[in-house]
Amino acid sequence: MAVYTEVSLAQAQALSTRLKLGNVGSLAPIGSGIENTNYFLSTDAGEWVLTLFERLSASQLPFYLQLMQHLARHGLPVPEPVAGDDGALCHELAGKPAAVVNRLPGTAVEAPDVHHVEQVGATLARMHLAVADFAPQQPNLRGLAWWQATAPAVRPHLEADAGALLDDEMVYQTHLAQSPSYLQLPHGAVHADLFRDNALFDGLPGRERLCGVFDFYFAGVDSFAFDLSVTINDWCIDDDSGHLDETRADALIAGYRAEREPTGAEWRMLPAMRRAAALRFWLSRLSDWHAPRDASLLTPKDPRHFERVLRDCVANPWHPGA
Ligand SMILES: Nc1ncnc2c1ncn2[C@@H]1O[C@H](COP(=O)(O)OP(=O)(O)O)[C@@H](O)[C@H]1O
Ligand SMILES: N[C@@H](CCOP(=O)(O)O)C(=O)O
Repeated sequence: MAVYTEVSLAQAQALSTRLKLGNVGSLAPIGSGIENTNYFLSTDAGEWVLTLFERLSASQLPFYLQLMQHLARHGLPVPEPVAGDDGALCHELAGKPAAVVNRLPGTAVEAPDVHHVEQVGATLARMHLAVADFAPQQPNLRGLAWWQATAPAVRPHLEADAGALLDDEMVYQTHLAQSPSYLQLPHGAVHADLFRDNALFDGLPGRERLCGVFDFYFAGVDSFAFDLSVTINDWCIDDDSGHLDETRADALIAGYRAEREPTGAEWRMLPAMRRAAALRFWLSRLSDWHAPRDASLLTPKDPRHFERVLRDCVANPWHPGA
């Protein structure tokens, strides 16, 4: 259940009035999601999602909300935050920072096929192109510095073989981050968490269209190759084994290339970036599992999945088209 802060109809109405969205017809808690309090909000002006941020502070939010606004205004299927009279996208409700975004249609796809992942690749590429003129800067707060701070905290909880894998990968990624090839990678504001549960599809079975990408609250400036790798590592993995499904991965890459051609450095670095992406989510899941930020607010996900994915990335580096 993802309602940590109760919002009354009167509170929602006050915010709706402030944002000129008219009378509130209904306010319904959203039962999925793990980070924030979310409500579906229906007003005279339309259908919205009201989010109260439980972890992020008001100072961190403008970057995420401005990125969503930027992408939506560039024609991407991204929810656009509603601005107040002063232009601010972040508001305050029940003592928490809050945002109201338009509600997107569709449902999440748990078992994607090539038809889904091709669209995901194309949309991701369009997002990478669209941030060329996005000025705000905020680093990926789940990047190398965070891995270096987190690895020692979770290390004591690991069995010997998992501990050795973590040690080796930290050494590898630390060196990699200083390599000329890494430094050549194109960077920009990226989603950095485009998992299956953060995208919505609409339409008849077999002909669904990707109509929504949301949950930008792990976004930050990082390499496009890292973002692509995060996406491949969720959409194109066999959940039972942690192995890459190359048919889906080829389709995702084909969709991506239809919109944006990766540079030579991006092609070369993709195997290493897939390792980085697997490490990032292995570490965050380990951290949530063993050293929760706030146990009462979090439903931890299984870290062993990304340990398996990382092992597979190391043992079977995948070069698209090879
Ligand atoms: N703009 C939106 N349009 C439609 N549904 C949304 C939108 N934003 C969030 N949701 C719904 O709310 C759920 C929780 O959102 P999410 O951002 O994943 O929460 P959390 O950040 O707490 O993990 C999603 O699974 C989705 O069903
Ligand atoms: N995608 C991450 C968890 C991020 O949480 P979200 O529900 O806000 O997307 C993972 O699977 O570990």
